[in-house]
Amino acid sequence: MLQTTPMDIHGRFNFGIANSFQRAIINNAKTVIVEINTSLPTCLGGMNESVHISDVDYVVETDNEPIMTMASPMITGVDRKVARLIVEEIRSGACIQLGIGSLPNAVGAMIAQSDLTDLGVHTEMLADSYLEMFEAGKITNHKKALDTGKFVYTFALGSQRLYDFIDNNPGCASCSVDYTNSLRNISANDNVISINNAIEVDLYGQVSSESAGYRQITGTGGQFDFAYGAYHSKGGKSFICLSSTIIDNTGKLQSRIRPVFDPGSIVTLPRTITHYVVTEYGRVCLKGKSTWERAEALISIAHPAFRDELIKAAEHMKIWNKGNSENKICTAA
Ligand SMILES: CC(=O)SCCNC(=O)CCNC(=O)[C@H](O)C(C)(C)COP(=O)(O)OP(=O)(O)OC[C@H]1O[C@@H](n2cnc3c(N)ncnc32)[C@H](O)[C@@H]1OP(=O)(O)O
Repeated sequence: MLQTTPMDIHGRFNFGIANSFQRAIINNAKTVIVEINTSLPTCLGGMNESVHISDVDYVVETDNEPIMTMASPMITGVDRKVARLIVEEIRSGACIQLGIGSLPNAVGAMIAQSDLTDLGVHTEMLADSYLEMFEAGKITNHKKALDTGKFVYTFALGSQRLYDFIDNNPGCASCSVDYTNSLRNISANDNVISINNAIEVDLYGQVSSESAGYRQITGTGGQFDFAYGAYHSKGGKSFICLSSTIIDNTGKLQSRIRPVFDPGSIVTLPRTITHYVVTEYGRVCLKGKSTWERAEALISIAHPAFRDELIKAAEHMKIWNKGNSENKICTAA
């Protein structure tokens, strides 16, 4: 059973803000029921953004509840420091993907106030920060090689203002997730910039973004797809961002850059595709670095209170050698 807009004059029901895997569900369902909601925007395609009445078994009319909105996450001072380090690396004409969380949002707000121009959008989630960048004149989508002139997304989550923007907007293309998240499509655009949050990063450069030990926090989402896609894009860069520390549930300060993950922590990005990692203490590029160079780079952006113990751990792990030097660890914040 799927929520859709009322049927249009061509006999099609539009999926509104969530295209994602609706077509795949229909292809596999024994019975297809559409629940009409007149509050849904009509999100033009794209690809697979609607179902024809010939594929529908039942139509249900309901009270047309307002659709779910999500307030933009609060941007902190740490978010701003991290965002500044990322925005410095973006060039005009880049194609942007922002992940979920407050840090990617801070990047959007900073881009809106930057000198960048002619940016493009190919993303999984469309959020209010894209609207902010568009209204500031930063997004034209003209430099994209694929879907030139269009915002490409698979679902939108944000304010009613965002939903009004995408409603019947031919400049926006709603596509199923197998299109937006395909490696080939992401990397078809040059200069892809992918910005996503993480829970923790280990000294090998592996990124964990889904669980903390056995505590499941979230899902994989499009993080792997976009980080890998950016890696394959000519001029592309992927950024994993996180605050250097977190206060745990006992009130203790913990480093989010750790020697190794706790058992149960899920590796979202293998070290082979982790490109840039950014905290409020700096930005490091891990691409092409050796194991001990990665450890050194990551320790250089850890919170200063944890650097000594991270160096000791790296020595124990045999990824700290004569080439590494405490003197090279700089404090950027
Ligand atoms: C929809 C899409 O897929 S867009 C494409 C990208 N997709 C992804 O990146 C998917 C995976 N990523 C995510 O879901 C998010 O980016 C996250 C969860 C990693 C970060 O999002 P944020 O909103 O910044 O998370 P936040 O800092 O509030 O942390 C979320 C929870 O994890 C906990 N947490 C974060 N880091 C740690 C840590 N190192 N140890 C223990 N717990 C932690 C926080 O305490 C918080 O717990 P709470 O929900 O009980 O308050």
